[in-house]
Amino acid sequence: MKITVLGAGAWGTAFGQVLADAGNDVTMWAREPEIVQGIRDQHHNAVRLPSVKRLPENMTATGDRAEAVCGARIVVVAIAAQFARIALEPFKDLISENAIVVSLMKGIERNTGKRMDEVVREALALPAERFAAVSGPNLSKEIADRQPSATVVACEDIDVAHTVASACATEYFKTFVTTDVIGLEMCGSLKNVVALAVGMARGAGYGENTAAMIETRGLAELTALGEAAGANPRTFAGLAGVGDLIATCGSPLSRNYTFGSNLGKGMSVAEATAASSGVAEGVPTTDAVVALGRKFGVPTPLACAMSRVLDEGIPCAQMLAELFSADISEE
Ligand SMILES: NC(=O)C1=CN([C@@H]2O[C@H](COP(=O)(O)OP(=O)(O)OC[C@H]3O[C@@H](n4cnc5c(N)ncnc54)[C@H](OP(=O)(O)O)[C@@H]3O)[C@@H](O)[C@H]2O)C=CC1
Ligand SMILES: O=C(CO)COP(=O)(O)O
Repeated sequence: MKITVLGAGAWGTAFGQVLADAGNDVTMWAREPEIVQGIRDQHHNAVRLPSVKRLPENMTATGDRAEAVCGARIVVVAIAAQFARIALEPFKDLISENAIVVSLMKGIERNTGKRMDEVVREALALPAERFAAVSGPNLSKEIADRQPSATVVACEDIDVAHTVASACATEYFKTFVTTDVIGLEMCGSLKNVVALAVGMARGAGYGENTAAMIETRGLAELTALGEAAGANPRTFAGLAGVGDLIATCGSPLSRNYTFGSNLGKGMSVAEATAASSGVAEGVPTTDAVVALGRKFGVPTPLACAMSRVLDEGIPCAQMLAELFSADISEE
């Protein structure tokens, strides 16, 4: 089937290759003519995914919105989360009314506190049964190398989740399904804040114990916030939760981890932003998580501490100290 991917960033392009490997005809939409021309004519995305020397033959690209989505049964959105709403609005009347829209994005919209399922559905006036989210331990470069990996597809309609999961299943890319859209969205977005903190601790020179402490407390924080938002707590123990936390917090391939690591080594936020190879979604999402915590009455010490790092420049030792209150409490 024809599947269109909006956004030819690192993950959009790697996921496009997964879809092509699964036998679909894939059209990438990108705004830069250089990227469009590279994918269409040379089967290469030199800007965002240079490690793949030749993308599959059944993968092409266009910069024309109407041409991109015409006839697409599935439209995948892989745009930096803070720009998803504005980028999607021009597609509202172009996407077929039977098409399923799938989000790969992991972030919370900063000025509204909305998850990407909410943003995408609002921007495209989409009913719940036509929206799916894909999230898991999916570092794009490893999947572009076709290393064995797995992900989770969430849709309120489990049959639609199965349709999407079948469309992107390959020998190296295993897919699972769930109806817990909120849980999947919260896992993917909030683990980026944890990865910033772990990266910062690593960059500052701390070892395994410190990393494990931040990851475990971070998991407790994102599970509590997710549950308050309506998620199934079991989702947080799965691939999209603890699985993604392990991958993202343990790899320099993660932009969030690397951003944090650069802060830990002494870079300013502006310097770490300039050094980043792609969007570090945890940066704008951190304040949104703090606001969600306030809204739901859930303590978010990790997000609050990272917010002070990003907004006030507090050092790593202070960030770590702020994870815990002075009192001893039950775990
Ligand atoms: N990389 C990874 O390993 C994974 C990433 N994700 C998530 O997927 C999403 C995309 O990530 P990824 O592809 O890696 O990010 P990149 O930083 O590589 O690319 C970001 C994409 O967003 C596009 N974009 C930014 N602003 C706009 C705009 N105003 N209008 C249209 N397009 C815009 C960029 O286009 P342009 O090139 O023109 O700037 C680019 O295609 C993120 O939410 C990320 O968290 C999820 C799983 C894995
Ligand atoms: O979400 C990811 C892996 O699952 C990618 O993480 P980064 O966005 O930090 O690179």
